[in-house]
Amino acid sequence: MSTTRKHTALPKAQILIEALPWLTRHNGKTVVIKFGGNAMVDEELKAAFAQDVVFLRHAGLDVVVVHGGGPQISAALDRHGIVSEFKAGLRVTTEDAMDVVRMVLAGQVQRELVGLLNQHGPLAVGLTGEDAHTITATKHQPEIDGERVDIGRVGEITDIDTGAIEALLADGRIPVVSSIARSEDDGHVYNVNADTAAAALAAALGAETLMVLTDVEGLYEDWPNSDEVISRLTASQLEKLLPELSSGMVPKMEGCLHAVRNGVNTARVIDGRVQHSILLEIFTDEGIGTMVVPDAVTEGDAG
Ligand SMILES: Nc1ncnc2c1ncn2[C@@H]1O[C@H](COP(=O)(O)OP(=O)(O)O)[C@@H](O)[C@H]1O
Ligand SMILES: CC(=O)N[C@@H](CCC(=O)OP(=O)(O)O)C(=O)O
Repeated sequence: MSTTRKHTALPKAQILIEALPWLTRHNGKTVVIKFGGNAMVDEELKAAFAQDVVFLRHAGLDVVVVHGGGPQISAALDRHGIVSEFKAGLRVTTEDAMDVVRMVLAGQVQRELVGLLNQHGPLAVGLTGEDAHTITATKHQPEIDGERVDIGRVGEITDIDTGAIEALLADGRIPVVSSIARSEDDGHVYNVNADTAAAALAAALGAETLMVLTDVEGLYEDWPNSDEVISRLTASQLEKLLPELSSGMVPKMEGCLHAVRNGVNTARVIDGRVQHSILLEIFTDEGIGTMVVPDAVTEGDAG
């Protein structure tokens, strides 16, 4: 009986031991994980996301979660009868809309993720960029067709203070950050795209990895005509591609470029609809999605 039991358990031991080189490589490193609103499609996926994050924490990584909530904000604005539109990939955010954005991100989405993570122990602490000056911004005025456009209370990040996040990490916690910034100019707050916030935090923290979970397999080479995913590209290759990208991919890939140009070893866009995509990406050979690496890195250095 006991011999059979040992035998049947062997594949499990093999799976665990397969992760050893990755555990060694990532131990003590910081990973920033951005969980996009579009990837939060069902309860099971959200619970699996929380399990993966807690697993990484227990595997010795410092994990910071930055979350989005675009679809959830749009639904709440609808309910409040506030019309919203996107310009240059960013939500035009009036003062009234800003109240709703803050309520949904900090009061709803962040609370839900913190709750899911804390089912596994006293780990997650939620904050927004307002807390302890974590994210400071000034008014962002994107250029559209050569002209500066006013899109309301949308912020451009001017400063990151990693103090609060680092203190939480040192205390063994998992910071869960909502992409709202304090204003450098007035007493109000700004709406910041969550990909941009995650990338800025990853760079400021000197993270090893930025991982962006979304609702597609990665960066498609010729979207929407084909579903061929670009599995790996350098910062320079990505820079050339940027002008051709559209909609939600723009802040994501700009964020990945910013991260790898500012000390982050790899920035990855992966499919958040795949259960346990984070573990697949970090601990196995079967890396999924798109990986961006700095220019100097040659094949085999990152991963
Ligand atoms: N080249 C591309 N490859 C993949 N997706 C793309 C591309 N260009 C645009 N997209 C769009 O970007 C979307 C992801 O961005 P977004 O909707 O902002 O997601 P999230 O809520 O995860 O931030 C995809 O669902 C797809 O519609
Ligand atoms: C300025 C701006 O566009 N902010 C975003 C913030 C949330 C976000 O980025 O959510 P996803 O990651 O789910 O897209 C918004 O209002 O939708």
